[in-house]
Amino acid sequence: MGATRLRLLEGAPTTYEPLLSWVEEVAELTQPDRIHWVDGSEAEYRKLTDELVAAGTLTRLNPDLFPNSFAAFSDPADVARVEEQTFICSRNERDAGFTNNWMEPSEMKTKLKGLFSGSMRGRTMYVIPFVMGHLDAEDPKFGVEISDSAYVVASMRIMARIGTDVLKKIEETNAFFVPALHSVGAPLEPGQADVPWPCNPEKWIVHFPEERSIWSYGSGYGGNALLGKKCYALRIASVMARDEGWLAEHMLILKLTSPEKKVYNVAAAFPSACGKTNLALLDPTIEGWKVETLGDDITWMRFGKEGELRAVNPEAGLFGVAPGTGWGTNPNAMRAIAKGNSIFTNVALTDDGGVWWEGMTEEVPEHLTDWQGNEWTPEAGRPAAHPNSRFCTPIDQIDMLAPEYFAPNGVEVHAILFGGRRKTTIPLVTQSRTWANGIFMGATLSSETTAAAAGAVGVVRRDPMAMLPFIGYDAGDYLNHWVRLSAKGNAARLPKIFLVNWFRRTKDGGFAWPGFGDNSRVLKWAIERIEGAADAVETPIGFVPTPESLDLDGLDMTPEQVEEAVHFDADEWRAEVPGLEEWFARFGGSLPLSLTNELEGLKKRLG
Ligand SMILES: Nc1nc2c(ncn2[C@@H]2O[C@H](COP(=O)(O)OP(=O)(O)OP(=O)(O)O)[C@@H](O)[C@H]2O)c(=O)[nH]1
Ligand SMILES: O=C([O-])CC(=O)C(=O)O
Ligand SMILES: [Mn+2]
Repeated sequence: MGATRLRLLEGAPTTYEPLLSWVEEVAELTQPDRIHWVDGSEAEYRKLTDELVAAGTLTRLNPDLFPNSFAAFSDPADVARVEEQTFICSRNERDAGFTNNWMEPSEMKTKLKGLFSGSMRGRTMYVIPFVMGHLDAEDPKFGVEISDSAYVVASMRIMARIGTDVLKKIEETNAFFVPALHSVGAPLEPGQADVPWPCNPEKWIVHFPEERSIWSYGSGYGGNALLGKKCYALRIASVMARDEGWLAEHMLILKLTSPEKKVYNVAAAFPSACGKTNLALLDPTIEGWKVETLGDDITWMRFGKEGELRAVNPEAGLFGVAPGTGWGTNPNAMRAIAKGNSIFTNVALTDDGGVWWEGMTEEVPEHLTDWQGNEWTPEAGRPAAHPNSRFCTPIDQIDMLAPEYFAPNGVEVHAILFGGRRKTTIPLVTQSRTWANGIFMGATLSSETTAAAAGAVGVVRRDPMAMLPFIGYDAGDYLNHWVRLSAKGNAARLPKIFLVNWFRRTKDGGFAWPGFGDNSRVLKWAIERIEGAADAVETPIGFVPTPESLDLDGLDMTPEQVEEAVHFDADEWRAEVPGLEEWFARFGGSLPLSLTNELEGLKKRLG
């Protein structure tokens, strides 16, 4: 270590110069009181969580109910991703595209340096080496997050592989790592008391795609602060994927085994809070079909040696939406959570030291402490848990985890579903006519906004491949990348593409389809379509099921009710076309020609 090295770096567990000099630079800028190099051990986790309990950030749950588990309550103004304050600072504005906020990189750096200057005063600066995907992958994707939040360290330990082994491998292989800098933006002056959830009203979630770096300021929450997740594994990784010839997608991935013991892996892209975790942990309601989980939020895909599309889940944990996750709807998630080792954020507390949220149990507790610390009874007239409250749980606690989750080369993908939350228009399931038509379905995906991002809820917006807030470059270039890359795959082995909608409503306003475990009936239909076994009606948008072609065994629905879920409505689709045209117009010249052709074809077929 050089003689001029900052005193704070004494005892650093590494001699890796690129890392040391970055850590030093950040320490000089942010002026923390001390530096802690995260080793990822259990002892360290115990110490950190003890400290967080003492600080009031975490509440230890009753170990008889949830062993080694904690609840955190955020600042009420720091409860979701902040898309308005999320930036892609490519050198040229054109490369950020119309779906991203952009600022000139050096201007942004100047602004951020001002904000980060002294931002860790009075705090510990944690250095978290992490890898997204497997440590023994052919080309492991490393990152180092620097954060002044111990809650972030504890959560990152659940969500990614972190610590000493990762650091060693970075050094040994002279590896590139994504520098991911995070500060809650709440320095402490000498003698100043801390608050349980420090954050700053001003928030900036910034990505420099050419440099492959991340700067996140002001928030301690989820996708804003756990930088391995959306910031790296989607926004920065999508840029790496463009340059290196693969795909970084907002998809779950599940392994489906038929009664004949044939295996099909299904990937599915749904926007935030639209059912990925639930589908990934699905308990089939049909005989003989088995689902195992591979991933619930992010899927990295590349073509294998035979031109087959292969997928891995780069994450190590679940950061799942709590409300709606219950023993009735998602018992597999509940079993994983019940094993403990979890951090809950913005859920309600039961009087016996457990957690509760809307939809967890059918019976509503008579008394709770709500996510803001207030007394709560069923008469309160407000939810007890925040709508975007989350459970953070190690993925290997899922009993139904597929063994292939641990395979560095992943699994072959046989089907891709695109889905959104639409009250009308989009049938339960539609098989695309062709691969290009399937990409069109993804490119025009639409969904009502949810509580997963700050802002209005329930507004329909286009969300290409469920990646609208996560594409790290120009959205037209992104769609072109899909088109060009897939042309390199083995055409016969390309996955079949389907559009799904679990959220269609009946005239009475209820869900037209029971969803959850019964979505296995849709998976079965999709597989039978691939095998040429199930019937379908050809419509202008693709193939939809005949009511008889869906396995409805044991389902309490009349044929009319099924029809309401699966039917194609020409009038609704004609009304959809202007929105599609408007959407495509926003791409300017960067939209792939094949997609323009798809829209023209659809218009012709609709008449
Ligand atoms: N009606 C209905 N609701 C569903 C279904 N699947 C999921 N949901 C609800 O949708 C909400 C979000 O579901 P998740 O599975 O957590 O969504 P996600 O896509 O994993 O969300 P992120 O983690 O934010 O990306 C929860 O409240 C679920 O209960 C379904 O099939 N039908
Ligand atoms: O990123 C987050 O905060 C949570 C999440 O998974 C999403 O919004 O899709
Ligand atoms: Mn999820």
